[in-house]
Amino acid sequence: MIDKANAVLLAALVTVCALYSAWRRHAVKCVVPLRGPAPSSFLLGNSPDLYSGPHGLAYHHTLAATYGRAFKVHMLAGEEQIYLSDTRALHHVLVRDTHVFDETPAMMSEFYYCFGPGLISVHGDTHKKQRKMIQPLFGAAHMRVLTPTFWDIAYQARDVIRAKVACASDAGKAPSAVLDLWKWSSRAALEGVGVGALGYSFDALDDETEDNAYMVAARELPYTVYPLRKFMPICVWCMRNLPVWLQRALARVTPVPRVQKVCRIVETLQRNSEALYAAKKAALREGDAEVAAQVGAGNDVMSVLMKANMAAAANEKECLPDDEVMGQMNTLISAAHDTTSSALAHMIYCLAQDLPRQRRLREELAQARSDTFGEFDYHTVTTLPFLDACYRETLRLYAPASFQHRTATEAITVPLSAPIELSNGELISALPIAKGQTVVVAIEAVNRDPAIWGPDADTWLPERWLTKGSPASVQAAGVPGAFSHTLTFLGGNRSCIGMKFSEIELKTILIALVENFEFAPAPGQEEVKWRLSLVQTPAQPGREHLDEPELPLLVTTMKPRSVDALE
Ligand code: HEM
Repeated sequence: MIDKANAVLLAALVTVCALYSAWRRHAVKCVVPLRGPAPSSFLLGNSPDLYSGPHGLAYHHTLAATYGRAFKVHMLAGEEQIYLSDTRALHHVLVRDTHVFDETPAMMSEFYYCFGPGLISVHGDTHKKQRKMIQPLFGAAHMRVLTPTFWDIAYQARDVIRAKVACASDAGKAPSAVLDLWKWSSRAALEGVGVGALGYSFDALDDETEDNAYMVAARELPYTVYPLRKFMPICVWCMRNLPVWLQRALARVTPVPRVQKVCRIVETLQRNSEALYAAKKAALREGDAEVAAQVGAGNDVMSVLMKANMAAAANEKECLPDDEVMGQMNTLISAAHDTTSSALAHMIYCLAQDLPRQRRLREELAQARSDTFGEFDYHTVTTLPFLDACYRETLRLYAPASFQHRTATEAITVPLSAPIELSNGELISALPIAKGQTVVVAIEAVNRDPAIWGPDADTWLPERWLTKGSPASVQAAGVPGAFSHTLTFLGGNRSCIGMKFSEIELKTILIALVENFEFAPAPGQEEVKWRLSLVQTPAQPGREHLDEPELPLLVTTMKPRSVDALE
């Protein structure tokens, strides 16, 4: 065992070595003189601005508008990355040349440290094998089975909000109150992934129950870990060069409160996932009746995966080891929770800003209720046209994850859709990328490119999805994305596996809320700032520096229009 003083000394030494080594080994430069912003910090390059919570989003928008679809940005210790929104080049990065472009070592290390060997933190054959086993569980057939589960969660969200509004309203007046809709979006999203993916209830929509440690850890991880990203190369160096026991010991004694907090969160997630995994395994051994008695009635993704895995136990090629199955639990909580919270909060926020469209959506739902005489099934949830238009438009304009990274494992040249001008005035129509160079996949820049989406690309306009067929510019762009010509769920072999899951979850919750409440800006708190984090999160002006997001909105309970809206 090392004592605390020595460990701190060792941590300082390792940091210096890591920085020096990063400087020497990781300072990858662009092959050609790309244009781009000057570094804002000698040591950190542009990363303080690129990762800034309060002004990061605006900075990204300005960069894309100023430097076009391929330019360089400076990172820690002189590294140069390529910021890319050219769709032809991105097709190569995400789809065609995936044997060259891998997840960046920095992200993989972060994910591996936090979640273990789940889908998001493994690569190569392990990733292929995991994806083959897990993908079918997120397909339309299984989402049909899970639709009633999502309705339960949607109604729980409706009930808790209704109770909160009633409690805060003045007697004799219409039930109306200012509520923090981030809190309820985040809790509904957590309960969705808990019950639908893990077969576990966080009791996140039960306001009477005290928050349990598992729920708090899942909620706090994304925004606690994000500000550390600009120092990620140091962590990568440690992960590559030090044994795991020393990494853990160093992390625990690093005198940075945020690092300490991340350690505690990760330990809590791991402890609880292990207990949940053990309980599920025991239930599976007991047989179907025991599984059906659990939360989610055995329909949740993990139960189905574990059952298939146990059945395939004899065949090593078809079966995942325990640590990889367990790795999926933390991966799913994290990948699903913050992204879905951000999307749901943004959808409610957009509707609150636009009462006419909110009313139009409510009309569509009322009409559909009277046409279908009851609860909407999977087909209805996925095909209501205006609901679908609002969903697509929100995810286009406000992609929860604004950008991702890929790193070239060998030197490669990718073609560009249109020539770009280098800083020396030369034009190039193919972009050389150095071995080890990281590409910033500029999701938001593609989703908002005026050359693709038109001059109103920055406007929330659900109607753009109601016309038959996409505009010629959208078709011609060839966006290599899995969802509606956007990069919101990325594309290729590492695109989001939970795309359909999030669609059903988000739409059912939105239906239950819009049928029962009117949302409007909160008086005196009309302005909301959206910040950059692992996903976009809302804050009140002047409070952007606070970790915890907040979205105050005025919520008015509507008189029920039909028996169905009452359930
Ligand atoms: C609006 C909601 C969501 C958005 C915008 C979103 C977006 C994304 C993006 C951009 C990626 C690629 C990450 C990368 O390459 O590093 C991704 C991957 C992933 N997502 Fe989602 N996601 C959402 C919801 C969900 C849900 C609900 C689940 C599961 C229940 C999920 C599970 C995953 C997993 C497991 C991966 C890793 C896939 C792989 O590496 O093969 N996501 N997601």
